[in-house]
Amino acid sequence: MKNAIKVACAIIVIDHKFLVVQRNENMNLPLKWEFPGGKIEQNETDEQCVLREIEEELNIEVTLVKRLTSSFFEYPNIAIELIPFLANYEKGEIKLKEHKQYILLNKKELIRLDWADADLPIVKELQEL
Ligand SMILES: Nc1nc2c([nH]c(=O)n2[C@H]2C[C@H](O)[C@@H](COP(=O)(O)OP(=O)(O)OP(=O)(O)O)O2)c(=O)[nH]1
Repeated sequence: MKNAIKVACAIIVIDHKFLVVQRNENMNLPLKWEFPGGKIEQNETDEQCVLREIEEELNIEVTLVKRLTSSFFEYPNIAIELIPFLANYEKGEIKLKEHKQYILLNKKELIRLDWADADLPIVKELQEL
C-alpha cells in the first residue's frame, strides 16, 4: 500500500474493561466506533503521539503496555496504517473533547460494535490475548 498515513491508537484498560469511543456525526466515518488516537505528527514517535492524543481527546493519562499488530486499510479517501497500543489508565477524569460518547466493554462485547473498518483486525487480535 502506498503512502499510508500512520495513525496511533490506544486500547485503554480500566477496571479490566476496554475503553472505546464513538466518532461524532461531523467527523469522517461518522458514528463509527474506534480506539482513541490520531495521526502521527512530524518529529514525534508513535508512543509520543498516542500519549498526546489521549490527553487531548480524553483528558486522561495512560501508560503504554504493549504494541499490537498494525492494521492497514484503504478507505476511499485515505489509506491508513493503524498502530495499536495496549494501555493502562493511570489518572484523570475522562472528558471527551471530540467524540460523541465512550463506553467500557469487556473483550467479548467489543465485537458487536459498528467499528471503523481498519479496527476490525485489532478487535480480532484482542480476542486472542
Ligand atoms: N484515532 C483513530 N482513528 C482511526 C481509527 N480507525 C480508523 O480507521 N481511524 C481513521 C479515522 C481518521 O481517518 C484517521 C485518524 O485521523 P484523526 O482522528 O487524527 O483525524 P480526523 O479524521 O478526526 O480528522 P481529519 O484531520 O482527518 O479531518 O484514522 C481508530 O481506531 N482510532
